[in-house]
Amino acid sequence: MGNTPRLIRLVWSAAPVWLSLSVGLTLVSSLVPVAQLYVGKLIVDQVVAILASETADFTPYLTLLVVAGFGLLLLREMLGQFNTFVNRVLSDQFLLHANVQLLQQAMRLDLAHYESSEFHDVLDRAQQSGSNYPVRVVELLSRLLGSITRLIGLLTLLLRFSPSVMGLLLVSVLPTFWVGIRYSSRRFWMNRRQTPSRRLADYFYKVLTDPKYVKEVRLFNLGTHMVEQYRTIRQEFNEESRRLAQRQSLAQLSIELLGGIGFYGAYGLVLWQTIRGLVTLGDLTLYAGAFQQAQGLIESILISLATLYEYNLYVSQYFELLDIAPQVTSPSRPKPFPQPMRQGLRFQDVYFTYPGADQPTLKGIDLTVAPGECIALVGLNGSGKTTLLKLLTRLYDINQGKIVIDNVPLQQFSLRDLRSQIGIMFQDFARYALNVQDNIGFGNLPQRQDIDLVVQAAEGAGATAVIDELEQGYQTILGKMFSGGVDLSGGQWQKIGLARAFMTDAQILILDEPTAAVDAIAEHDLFQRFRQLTQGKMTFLVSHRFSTVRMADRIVVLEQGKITEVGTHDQLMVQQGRYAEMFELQAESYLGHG
Ligand SMILES: Nc1ncnc2c1ncn2[C@@H]1O[C@H](COP(=O)(O)OP(=O)(O)OP(=O)(O)O)[C@@H](O)[C@H]1O
Repeated sequence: MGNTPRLIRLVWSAAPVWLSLSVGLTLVSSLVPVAQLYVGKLIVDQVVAILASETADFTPYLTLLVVAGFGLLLLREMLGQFNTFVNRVLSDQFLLHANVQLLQQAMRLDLAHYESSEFHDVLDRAQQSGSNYPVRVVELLSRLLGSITRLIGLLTLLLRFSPSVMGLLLVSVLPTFWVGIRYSSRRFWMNRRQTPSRRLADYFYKVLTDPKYVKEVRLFNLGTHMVEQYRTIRQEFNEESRRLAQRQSLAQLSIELLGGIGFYGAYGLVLWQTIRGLVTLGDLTLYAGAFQQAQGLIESILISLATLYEYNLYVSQYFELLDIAPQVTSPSRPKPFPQPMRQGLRFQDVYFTYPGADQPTLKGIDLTVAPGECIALVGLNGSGKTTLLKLLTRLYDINQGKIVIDNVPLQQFSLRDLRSQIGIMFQDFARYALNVQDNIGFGNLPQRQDIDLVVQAAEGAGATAVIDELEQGYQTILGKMFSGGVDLSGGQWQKIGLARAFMTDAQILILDEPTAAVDAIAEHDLFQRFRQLTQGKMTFLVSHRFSTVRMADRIVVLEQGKITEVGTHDQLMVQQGRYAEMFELQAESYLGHG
């Protein structure tokens, strides 16, 4: 139950007024049924008294009691409806708050988290739990509070009979509590155990319904196979759940019997007291009502406690995500990013190993880059080019060595400041299912409404011809996810992605395979404008196309995580090393020699 106070604080911060209203209403409305019972008893006693008298007629007192009963009924209905309304608003507001918290945390976490399957288990569980359980706990707590208040009222009435009645009451409901707790936690652990398989089933589900996979799933005939995999996993879950539910029902049935015995035992006791004239007939009706209600209430309180225990386990999964601390963080007192850079950037003996990997991906990287210089990174697949750029953007932090800008280590800048100084286009750039203006403007969020700037970036990336073809120009929704969306070809998308990188006035530009998907003419165009586009910017260019690589001031060759050659195109050709070998191979295949 340890998460309950924290959860209440969270609800309080989401909607303090609605929470107070809900608690107040619950307290008041739970006492009304107790008053109703008491009025009922007074009515019966009054009727018995009238029957024993000579007049045998409605007395003003009896009329008043009936009116009071009716008033209580109305009050109960009104309070009930108002409470339902308040709880609806409260849970909507809280759900939004809880989800925003989850998203904000997801945003703060490191890229490395997203590359670990354990993290995805935690995230999945938090999403499943976070979207439901915190609100359920709040509703349950409110119900619990109401039930306890009502029970206190009822017990006050019942104490008039005898303490043994109370004893019978407790004995008859405790087993229900025990069964509730036992099966709640079993269900929770079952669900938790199932997380990795459930994620696999969800993955098949996603592949079968995601437009990205539609083509391959059909052409390779993967559909039936994947549906079968999905069905098998889900069926196993259903089977496990059925077995648990069966055992729970049996246990529940046997303890219901106990409850019945408790009620009738106590009923017999009070009947005996009535016959002996120890209590009135009104008391007997009060007792029957109050005992049955109290029994139901205690049972429901205990079940609620068991459920609260279960829900708390789920809520703990939500907090488990919120409690993960990001490793890549801003310093508490960041240094301002140099404007402009003077000495430039330096990698000093940098080593980096991916979390969970046993070999370092980068080993002893030393490189100095002047402001405004354009560097091309060249190397075979997996040699570490993209990794180097991920370190520069602090998507990961290095394990050893230093990366400094104007002699200040990257970690001493705020993440926001550093990243706003880097314009970037990754190989696997994002394709937002939003309009063209947003797709480009996201490269510089504060200026994304400045259409002139967006058009300028599009021109730089050679994307204007693509956009001009679109019926609604910059307002056209891209992708097929939303109504009216238009999909683009791979190369066209790449031009949009490139335009996004050109949106900023950042001092550093990173282009990872900017022309991999564009046609030769577009690449040539870009080549013509490249100098002008990157003027004054420190630029990193990763490419397997040597026509693109030649645009750089210096070329850095990476092999198995180490820098093996650095120089201009001409210098490296003279050296006749790895670069010259790769360049000649590509040239040969183009020219058809060899
Ligand atoms: N997120 C990751 N977790 C673990 N290892 C990774 C991760 N990303 C890359 N690697 C490993 O690091 C090495 C370098 O990858 P990197 O993406 O930097 O290569 P690259 O030179 O950019 O390759 P390419 O030319 O194919 O883009 C590879 O061996 C790869 O397996």
